[in-house]
Amino acid sequence: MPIHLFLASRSPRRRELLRQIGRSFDVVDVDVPERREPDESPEDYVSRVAREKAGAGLMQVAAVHDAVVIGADTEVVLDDHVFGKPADAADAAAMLRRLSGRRHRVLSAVWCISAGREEHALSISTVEFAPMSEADIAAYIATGEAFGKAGAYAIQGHAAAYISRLDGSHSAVMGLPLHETSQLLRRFEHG
Ligand SMILES: Cc1cn([C@H]2C[C@H](O)[C@@H](COP(=O)(O)OP(=O)(O)OP(=O)(O)O)O2)c(=O)[nH]c1=O
Repeated sequence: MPIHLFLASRSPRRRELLRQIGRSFDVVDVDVPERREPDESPEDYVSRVAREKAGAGLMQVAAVHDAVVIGADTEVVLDDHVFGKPADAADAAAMLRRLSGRRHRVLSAVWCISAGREEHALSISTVEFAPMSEADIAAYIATGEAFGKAGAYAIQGHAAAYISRLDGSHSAVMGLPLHETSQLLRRFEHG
């Protein structure tokens, strides 16, 4: 079945990633509040937000009969603390100090939603950071790369210098688990 694919995202990384696997798509702009409920697990939280993004996107393209909308969310999790995008430089530095010299998890959820169907997946990766000195953290923040990124770092950028190990999916850490996304879309295309 042919589908008309939409990506409900403001993230340039997600566009780049979806293009990487040869998908053509249109972008819909969504603004979903990202607030974890008091008793919500990090896994439920990231999945709920991704679903809300896809759902909000679908509302905008409801007139397109074969529309399938992708929504995704990525969060960095350390000791059950969820690190979203830093509010400012001080927040970014605080996140990086906590990630320094430790392993954390990156949860990346993707939902694909059409008028009659919903499919979803959750990718969990473990990322190990080498120790970062105060000077390293200051220099990293000065690159500007920390802003707009969950956990205040970008695996696809300068932060790669500090990532000593990745168990999981590089694309998922960057914002969209490409293998899982591709599998989900095939389900829409093949019935
Ligand atoms: C950990 C990590 C995150 N990120 C980015 C991916 C996401 O854009 C961002 C996580 O924030 P999200 O809230 O998942 O996404 P977003 O607000 O940027 O975009 P959307 O409109 O789709 O809601 O962090 C990287 O680019 N590299 C990394 O290594």
